[in-house]
Amino acid sequence: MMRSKLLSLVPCATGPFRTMSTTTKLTTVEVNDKTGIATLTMNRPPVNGLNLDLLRDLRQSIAEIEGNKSRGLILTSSNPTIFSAGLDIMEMYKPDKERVRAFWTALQDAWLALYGSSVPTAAAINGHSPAGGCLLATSCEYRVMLPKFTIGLNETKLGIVAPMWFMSSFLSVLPRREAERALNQGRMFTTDEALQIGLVDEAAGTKEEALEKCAQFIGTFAKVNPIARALTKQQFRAAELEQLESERAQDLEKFLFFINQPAVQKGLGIYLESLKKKAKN
Ligand SMILES: CC/C=C\CCC/C=C/C(=O)SCCNC(=O)CCNC(=O)[C@H](O)C(C)(C)COP(=O)(O)OP(=O)(O)OC[C@H]1O[C@@H](n2cnc3c(N)ncnc32)[C@H](O)[C@@H]1OP(=O)(O)O
Repeated sequence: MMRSKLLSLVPCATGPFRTMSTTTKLTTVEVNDKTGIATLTMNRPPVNGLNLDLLRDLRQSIAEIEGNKSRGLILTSSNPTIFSAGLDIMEMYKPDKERVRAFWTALQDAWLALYGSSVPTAAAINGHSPAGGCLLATSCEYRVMLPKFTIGLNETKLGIVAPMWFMSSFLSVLPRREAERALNQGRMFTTDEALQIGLVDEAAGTKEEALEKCAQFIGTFAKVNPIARALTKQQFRAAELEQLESERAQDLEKFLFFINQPAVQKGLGIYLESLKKKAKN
C-alpha cells in the first residue's frame, strides 16, 4: 500500500513547472519556476518552536509539495539566527491532556511525511538547530549549514529521552558510535564540528548560498529516473518508517507517561525558567 501511495507522489521528470507561493499560517511554500524546487520556510516567531500548529502546517506543506510535482524540497527558516528551537516546551510543560496527545500525533505525522517524502529533501540550516530542529534537518537527505550556529540532539541535557525515531534520523546521517556518544552526551555541535563529523554535508556563508547548495544537491537527481530514485529512498527508509507506523499508539502512550512524571515536569520547568532568565539578560 505504501508503494502505490509513493508511486502516485513521484515527481514528474518533465515540466511544465507551476510558479507558486502558498502561505499557511506558519509555513510558506515557494516553488522556483526555473528549477521546479520548492522552498518550505518555517515562520513561527520567536524561535520556530515546534508547536501543534507549526507541526500541522509543516505536514500540510510537505503534502502540498509532493502533490504539486516539485522536483525537490528545501527546508529553511525565516528567522536569521534560528532554524528551529525544537519542540515548543510549552506544549509539554503542564500540558492540557487532549492537546498534548494532538501535539505528539502531529509530530509523528510531520516526521513520517518528511523522512518518508518521495521528493529529494535538503535542509538549509540558517540558524541554531537543537533537538526537534535537528530531527527535521536529519530527516532530510542533505544539510547545508551557516557558520557559528549549533545543531544536535540535546535531550539528555533537559532530562528527557529522544524517542527511537529521533535516533533513526540521526543514525541515517552519523555512524552508530558517534551517534550514540553524541546522544548520551546531549551534545550540540558547532557548524565546524558538525561538518567535520558529517552531521552536515556543507557549510555556506549566507542563506542564499545555502539554498543554492541545496538546490545543487537536488539537481544531482536530474538525470535519475524519479520513480527508481523515490523507491530506492523508500526502501532505505522503510524499516524506520514502518516501525513508527506500527507502534504509533504505544509511542504516544510512552511519551505521555514519560512527560507526566513529576521529575520530568520539574526539570522542564527549571529549563524553561533558565531560558527566560537568559532571554531577559
Ligand atoms: C519518551 C519521549 C519523551 C520526550 C521526548 C521529547 C523530545 C524533545 C525534543 C525537543 O525538541 S525539546 C526542546 C529542546 N530545545 C532546546 O533545548 C532549545 C532551547 N532554546 C535555546 O537554546 C535558545 O532559545 C536558542 C534556540 C539557541 C535561541 O536563542 P536566542 O538567544 O536567540 O533566543 P532566546 O533563548 O532568548 O529565546 C527567545 C524566547 O523563546 C523561548 N524559547 C526558546 N526555545 C524554546 C523552546 N524550545 N520551547 C519554548 N520556548 C522556547 C525562550 O524562553 C524565550 O522566551 P521569552 O521571550 O518569553 O523569554
